[in-house]
Amino acid sequence: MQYDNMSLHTDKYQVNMMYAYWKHGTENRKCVFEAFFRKLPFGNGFAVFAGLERIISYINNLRFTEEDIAYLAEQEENYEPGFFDELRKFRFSGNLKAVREGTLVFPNEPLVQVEARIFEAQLVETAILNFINFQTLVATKAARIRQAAPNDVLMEFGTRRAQEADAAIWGTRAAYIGGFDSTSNLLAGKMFGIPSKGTHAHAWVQAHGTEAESFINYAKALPDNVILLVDTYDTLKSGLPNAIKTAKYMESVGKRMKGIRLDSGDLAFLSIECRRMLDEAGLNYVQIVASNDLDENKICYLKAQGAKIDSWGVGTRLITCADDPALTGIYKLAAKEERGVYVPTIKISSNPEKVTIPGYKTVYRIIKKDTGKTGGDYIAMADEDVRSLGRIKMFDPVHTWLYKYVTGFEAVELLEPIFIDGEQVFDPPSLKEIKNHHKSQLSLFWPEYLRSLNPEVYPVDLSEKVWNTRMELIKQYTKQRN
Ligand SMILES: Nc1ncnc2c1ncn2[C@@H]1O[C@H](COP(=O)(O)OP(=O)(O)OP(=O)(O)O)[C@@H](O)[C@H]1O
Ligand SMILES: O=P(O)(O)OC[C@H]1O[C@H](OP(=O)(O)OP(=O)(O)O)[C@H](O)[C@@H]1O
Ligand SMILES: O=C(O)c1cccnc1
Repeated sequence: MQYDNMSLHTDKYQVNMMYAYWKHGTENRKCVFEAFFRKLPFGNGFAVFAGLERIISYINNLRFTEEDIAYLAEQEENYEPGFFDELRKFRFSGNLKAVREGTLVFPNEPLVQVEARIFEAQLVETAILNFINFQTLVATKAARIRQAAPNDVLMEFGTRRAQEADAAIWGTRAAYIGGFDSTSNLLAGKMFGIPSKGTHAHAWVQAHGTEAESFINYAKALPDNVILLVDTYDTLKSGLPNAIKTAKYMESVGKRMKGIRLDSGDLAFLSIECRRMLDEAGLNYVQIVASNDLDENKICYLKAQGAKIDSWGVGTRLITCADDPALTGIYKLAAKEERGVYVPTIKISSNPEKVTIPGYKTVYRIIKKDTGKTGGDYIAMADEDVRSLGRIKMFDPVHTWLYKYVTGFEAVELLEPIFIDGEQVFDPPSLKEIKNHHKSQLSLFWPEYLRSLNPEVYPVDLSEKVWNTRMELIKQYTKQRN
């Protein structure tokens, strides 16, 4: 849902820190935070960024009401009245950059960057991560399912199994971005302009004296949209013969039945048999829809068995991302203002992969002009002028001896300004445009990075300046420690 006021949709520790900054008079210190993830979900080679639309609405509506303030006063006796006056004045006044929704994104690159007073930048962490982690995860899952069925119809059926209403609504939007064609959820359809599609439930058949009667009644009621669920009693002996009779009746009144739906049993065997029987009855235009706990693996496997399925209804395993249910995106302090300039900050970890990439950065997609394909992503400091360089050195940040020089490229900056000084400057594209943007992104990548199983690791490299800054800070902190 869209809530007007989500200012308390944050972890209490954020407000504790805001209070402590205010108490020490450091709340106006500027800083740069970046949201990114370290590990791709589902063993996929890429993720599909989603969640920006909700971030925009959240930031635009950030206000502390008197009710919110009264609640905070109840929750923490240390908070002083002066802090509440500060919250009454609270507006997001910083800069926010983000990657466009639908863009293919990779580990360690900044997806959302907040440059603001620490007081503001700290508050928004939780909600930003909440939105992008879930929506990016579902969009990525949807892209995997789309890859398994590139030319078929994909219908999102997940609402009843989703982790409550928000997940159903925003998850559906993400699924649409990642490649689904429609949703069964009418509210999501209405809110976002996603085509809404549906068949009927077993209850419709059970509620009638006979299956045949239920099919005819349905066909009479919705003659232009008849997809009959044929597995309530016996798919091949009862459901399909009754569906064929219904289709013949419809032909006699000048209509065409759209399809049948299979929801249990061996979907490969049943779809092949149903296709044969439908074709023999002269009903080759009747399509076959399948559902029942499907995901990209089952769809691939069914196709390998020669299943004759035109359209896939996918619910539970898409909306809950059942095989990898959380993207563990994080939000880290990259730089802080000291005497009017930004100095890079680092988070050291005993696990080398978890050492953050310090500095006020940006990220470019390096597209080779000769092939039109991307050669990798390049994380540089925000003040590096990568576009005007004729040649860049791209090296693997883990295996630094692996490097290449790239020439003849276009450097496309992935982070775009969304808010400047608290004002929204980004005109959000329509959902259709986002979906098309996602499709055009796919064509930028060599197939080895896109395959669902054991993809090649896409290079996300650091500029020498970023690399040197990181090494310098690691040295500094290890010296301090010893
Ligand atoms: N040919 C097939 N190959 C692999 N998996 C299949 C095939 N056909 C169906 N499945 C999957 O097998 C699982 C079991 O389906 P089945 O309908 O037998 O059990 P069920 O879901 O318990 O049935 P019901 O819906 O009647 O309770 C489902 O996840 C379905 O997607
Ligand atoms: O299997 P999923 O991918 O989660 O897709 C959604 C499921 O929801 C419905 O089943 P349900 O048993 O809830 O209702 P029904 O009587 O309409 O089949 C539908 O028939 C699908 O099987
Ligand atoms: O329209 C359908 O067939 C449908 C919708 C939601 C869940 N399962 C099936």
